[in-house]
Amino acid sequence: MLGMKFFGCAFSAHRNFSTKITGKNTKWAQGKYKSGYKAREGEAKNTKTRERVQWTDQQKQVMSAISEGKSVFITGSAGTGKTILVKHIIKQLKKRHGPSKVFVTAPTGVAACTISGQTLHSFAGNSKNNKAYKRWRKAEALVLDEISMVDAELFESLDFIAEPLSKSMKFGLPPVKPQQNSGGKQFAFEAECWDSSFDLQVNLTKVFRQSDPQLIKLLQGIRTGESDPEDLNVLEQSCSKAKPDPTVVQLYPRNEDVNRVNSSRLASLGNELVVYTAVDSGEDSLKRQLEQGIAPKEIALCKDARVMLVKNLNTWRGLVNGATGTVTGFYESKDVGVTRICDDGLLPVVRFDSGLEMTIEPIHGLQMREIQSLKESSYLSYWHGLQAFTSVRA
Ligand SMILES: Nc1ncnc2c1ncn2[C@@H]1O[C@H](COP(=O)(O)OP(=O)(O)OP(=O)(O)O)[C@@H](O)[C@H]1O
Repeated sequence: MLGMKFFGCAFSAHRNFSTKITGKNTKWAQGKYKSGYKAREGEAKNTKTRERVQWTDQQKQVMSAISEGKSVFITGSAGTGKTILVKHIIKQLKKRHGPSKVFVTAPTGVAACTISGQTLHSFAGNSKNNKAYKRWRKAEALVLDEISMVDAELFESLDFIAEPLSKSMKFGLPPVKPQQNSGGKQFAFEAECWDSSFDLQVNLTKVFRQSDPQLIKLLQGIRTGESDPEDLNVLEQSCSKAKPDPTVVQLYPRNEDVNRVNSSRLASLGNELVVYTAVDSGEDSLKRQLEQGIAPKEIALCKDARVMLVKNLNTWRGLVNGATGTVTGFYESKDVGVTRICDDGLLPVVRFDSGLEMTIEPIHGLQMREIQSLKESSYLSYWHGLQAFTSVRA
């Protein structure tokens, strides 16, 4: 980003790549990483497994650049270790600067949740707002994940904001609108300031997740939009010819399609619908995040509807995010609070595929949508209409 270097590092995938970005201001970074960090470069803890990871030379190169205060863009195909590297770097950055000076962002709420961050707009501000200005001033490092979802115009705005950062400066970000291009440019990678924004761009090449070379080649071809017809043929041959099991989850790329399929399947059940409407409370910024999250504002359920939990309720009992089940009926709740989310005062009873049957109560928890205990999933579609449970917030 021109002179600003506000973006410390950037992990990314591009168009067909996915992106992650993490940043550090060169000016601020210089000299700050000299001790401690480098000594641990070659051997870092995998936060998930608590096992030691032997970083590749490329991963070490990224860590080293970050430690020198460089802005870095990281990309790479599936399973090349982008996420684990980003998480490690975030940890190191927070250790170095303190958690309040490292901002971890992603263009959408769902993507932000994945990295325990915030949306890019909630960090950068979408209006002329003093709080956003203070965040920019305070930031020592900015991590932007899934940069492929950021368009050229937005990227250029970020560059514009970050570059001068003068005290009197006013700024506001445009909304994320991938269809609106900056001079016909669609992706951040096409922004004029792209190359000058990063001191280092790394394409991680060692794939850890898959070992079958043909599968790796196939996945990489799909990612870059340059699939080898022979690979696609293999994929085609691998498709099952059997009639699809209607209870199997179906994936759709757009919410629009999911909603269409869900509605038609729900209608085909012919049972009376019970509607739940979310009640959100709390800070406005958090409420705005809810609008972008996976929990819908409204959900309709009926007996026999297939549903899915979208939040861990009780891991010990297998009630985890993704657990599926079927609505077997509704329980008339004595809790008057339930009428806030459902006029009929009914709570759904669900038999999970594990056999466990239970009433789903509204859940209260920070940053979650008060529900409505159930909600429609954004990307999954099920037999009989896909509904998913969601959690709730007080
Ligand atoms: N240097 C390494 N040594 C051993 N395992 C590694 C290393 N780097 C990453 N891995 C492992 O490879 C797997 C894939 O890593 P990761 O999820 O970070 O990839 P990714 O590039 O983010 O994938 P995707 O783009 O699909 O999200 C993980 O199990 C991770 O622990």
